Parts: sequence; C-alpha cells; structure tokens
Amino acid sequence: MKWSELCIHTTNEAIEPVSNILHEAGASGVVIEDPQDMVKERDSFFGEVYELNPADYPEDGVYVKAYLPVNSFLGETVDEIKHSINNLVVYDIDLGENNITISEVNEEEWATAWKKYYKPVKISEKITIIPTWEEYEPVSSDELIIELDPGMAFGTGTHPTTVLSIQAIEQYLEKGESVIDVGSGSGVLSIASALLGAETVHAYDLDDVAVKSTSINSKLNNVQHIVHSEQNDLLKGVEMEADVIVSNILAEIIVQFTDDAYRLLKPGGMFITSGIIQGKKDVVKERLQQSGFEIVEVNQMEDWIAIIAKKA
Ligand SMILES: C[S@@+](CC[C@H](N)C(=O)[O-])C[C@H]1O[C@@H](n2cnc3c(N)ncnc32)[C@H](O)[C@@H]1O
Repeated sequence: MKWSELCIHTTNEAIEPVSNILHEAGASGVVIEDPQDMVKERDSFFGEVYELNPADYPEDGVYVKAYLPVNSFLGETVDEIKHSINNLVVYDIDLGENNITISEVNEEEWATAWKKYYKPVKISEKITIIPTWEEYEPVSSDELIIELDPGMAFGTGTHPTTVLSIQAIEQYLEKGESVIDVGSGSGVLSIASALLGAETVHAYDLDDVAVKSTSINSKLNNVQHIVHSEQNDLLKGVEMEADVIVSNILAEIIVQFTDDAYRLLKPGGMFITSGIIQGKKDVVKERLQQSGFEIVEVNQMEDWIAIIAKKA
C-alpha cells in the first residue's frame, strides 16, 4: 500500500493540537521532529541509542509528520487538515511557518519511519514507558513499566506535558486515593496513577477513540479494574469526589473547568494541570486562584508549564 507523508512545519506550542487534528483525520502514527531532541542527553541505559540525522530537522520550530493511506479521499482529507490547522489561530496558538508538504512513501518505509522514534523512556523516578513492540527488562525492582501503543490515540507518553504530569502524580498521589483524569488520550496518566497506588481512576475524554484507547491500554497494563474510561466533556455533569484531578490539556481549556475541579476535589485535594505553554502560565494561575485554589508548585520543561494547585 502507498502512504502519503504529510509534513507540517509549525511551532512547539502547536504540536499537541496539530497532532490531535492529524489523529482525528485518521493518521496512523504521528512523528515529531524537534531540533531539541538532538541536544537532549540520551542514556544508553534505556536501550539502544538511535542515530538522529540533523538533515531531518528544521532550524526553527518543529516538523509534525503524519502518514495517511493514498486513496481517493486523500485530497479532501488534506484540505480538511489544513483548514482545521489554520483555525487554531482562533485559540491564539502560534502556528509559525505553517508550511505543509506532502510526499509519498511505501509501506515498509512507513512502518519503520515512525516506530524507530519510540524507545523505552524513563519518565520519572519510578516510571518507564515502553512501546508495545519493545522487549524491556526493568533495571530495578521498584521500577514501574507502562506499555503503550503510540499509534492508537494522542500521546506517546514522552511529551514534556505528559512527563510533567506523571512526575507530579508521583509526587502528590498517596496510595489508596481516588483520581480523575480529564482528557485521558492514550490513558497514560490514568495508568500511571493506578500503578502508583490509586484505588480508583475515572478517565474522561471527549474523543471516543481516546476513550477506547484508555480502556485498551489499561487492559494491556493490567489496571482495568482500577481505571474506568468514559466519554465526557471536561467535568460537566460529574458528581464524584476525588483526591487528585489531573489534566494535560491546553491552557485555554483548563481555564474553563477550574470551578468544576474545585467543586469535585476533597478538602486538601490536588489539581495537577499541564499542557500550558509558557506565555499562558499567569492566566491559568490567576484563574486557579479565582476558583479558590492555592498554587503549590509551578514546574517547567522546555516551553511547557505544569501548575499544581491545592484545595485549601
Ligand atoms: C494533550 S492530550 C493529553 C493526553 C494524555 N492525558 C497525556 O497526557 O498524554 C489532551 C486530550 O484531551 C482531550 N480533550 C480535549 N477537549 C476535551 C474536552 N472538552 N473534554 C474531554 N477531553 C477533551 C483530547 O481528546 C485529548 O485526548
């Protein structure tokens, strides 16, 4: 089968919404080529260190690449993708160059093109994420392994926004507590919460592909008895209380449900928010404070911010 490679030259800020649009358009596997990846330290401890070719990377911004089967709908799908990406400016998202190029690749190239980017990655003190096709031997006995198939729904688990969320869950979640995950995507944060000792996790996503992925990935990681995945718009209509609410979503969306998060958290409960681009940190902080939260910690990785807030 022939595949088309769509390459979008965009900004770090736009990676998540653009990847989401590509997944929704049916792309199988999204690859991000960020020049920052070439300067990151790579620990050979976690498996084979792969070679990165500077010619594959832009000088500024990032390339987001997706693969679509070549069929008679391709032209329309590409037009829809372009239209949805251009629409992101309405949400004040900087699209940078916003150049889209299309090229053809064959099946074999495609299969290896995106899989080679996913290797076991140590995310936090305890958690390592491995792609489903990798063999991996835990390095220590208290290491927790999350197996993910990144091709299925948003989130390879290794994006800075996800890493910041998992690190905060590891720091603030106590064994036996209840968690709500808003915008669960692949389910990675729900699975991490379960492995770190949550008694129950309620995972919500608007996208039914994400709802299914959270269920499938929870089974794959043997936490299906803890993680309950449902379709829901943010926390609308949700009534159950929680000790921890975690959400890795854009700043523009977080500010829409801080009141609901405050309502559902138990006194002393923690709200872990991530997916906030640096420039929007203060807007989210102010909104959290208006809802009654005390800001406990603000963490940064690359251009991304996570804010941890407490219900007094
Ligand atoms: C950035 S992804 C995060 C995925 C995963 N939690 C992670 O950390 O890798 C955001 C997710 O939020 C979901 N989402 C967006 N708007 C939503 C809404 N109004 N209600 C529920 N989920 C929503 C998207 O479908 C997507 O799966």
